[in-house]
Amino acid sequence: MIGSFSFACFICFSPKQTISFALRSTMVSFPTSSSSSPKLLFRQLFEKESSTYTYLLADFSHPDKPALLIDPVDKTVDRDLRLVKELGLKLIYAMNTHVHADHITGTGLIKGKAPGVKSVISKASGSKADVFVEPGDKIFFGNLFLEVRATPGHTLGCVTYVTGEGLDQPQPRMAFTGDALLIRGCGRTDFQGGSSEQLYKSVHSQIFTLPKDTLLYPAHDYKGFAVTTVAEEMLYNPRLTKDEETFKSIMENLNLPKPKMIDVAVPANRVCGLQDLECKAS
Ligand SMILES: N[C@@H](CCC(=O)N[C@@H](CSS)C(=O)NCC(=O)O)C(=O)O
Repeated sequence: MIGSFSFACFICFSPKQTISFALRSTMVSFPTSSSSSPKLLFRQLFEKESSTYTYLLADFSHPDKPALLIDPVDKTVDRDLRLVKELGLKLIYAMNTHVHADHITGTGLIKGKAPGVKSVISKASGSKADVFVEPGDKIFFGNLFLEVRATPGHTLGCVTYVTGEGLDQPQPRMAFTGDALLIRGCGRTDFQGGSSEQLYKSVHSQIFTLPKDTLLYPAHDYKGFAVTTVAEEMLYNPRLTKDEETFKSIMENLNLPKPKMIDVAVPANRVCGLQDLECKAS
């Protein structure tokens, strides 16, 4: 099991000549000359009890340093907000990829501790939030943006957030896949409106069609991995490389125990993690 940690990078991108180096398993490009192009600040953060990854992204070259958190966990909200403060960022969104069944989201707590932050979830999730996103929507933070792609199957309302396309956006692209695609795996499809058929189709049409070098960041990892790519998963994912019928049979025979917190987490996460309080708009 990995302990709580974060690792980080700045990703600069511009049409100018770039140099590359390896950061763990991630290739990151830096321009060789200074530039006023948007600069992505990126942190991958870990919550060890549920093996959940939270992601912090910010436009560090914008005067306000606007930032967002993807899939924050209630237990690590104070750590995450401390980091946001230390880095001088202005947190504007606390987003979920879906209604989690194994932990309580930190979005409600964040709204209480950092007024002005807006919670975000897909409209299809049927949950409360300040902002409801749909496939094709763009979520701007400064001059950077995330695109919303529908990746149902683990739950009906699962979405993947993908960094924008274009020379003024991070290269390679990055996709935050929630529980749709895990590294060498995928989310289970046996509860919360899950469907192996939907998962297979949505991953193949919405994730595997991204450029092959797109970096894939899941909401969980149970084996010590941090990041993968479209190319890697299309070659080595032991479930999603199979034909659809074999995939369905694999998913029907996973026989995983129910997540320990499911009965508490799902109702709480439908109201931003605050089961007894309204998730009020700011
Ligand atoms: N043991 C954990 C739950 C583990 C689990 O079911 N993980 C989910 C994602 S969180 S709902 C999953 O989809 N796993 C797929 C797999 O192949 O492991 C707990 O009790 O919380």
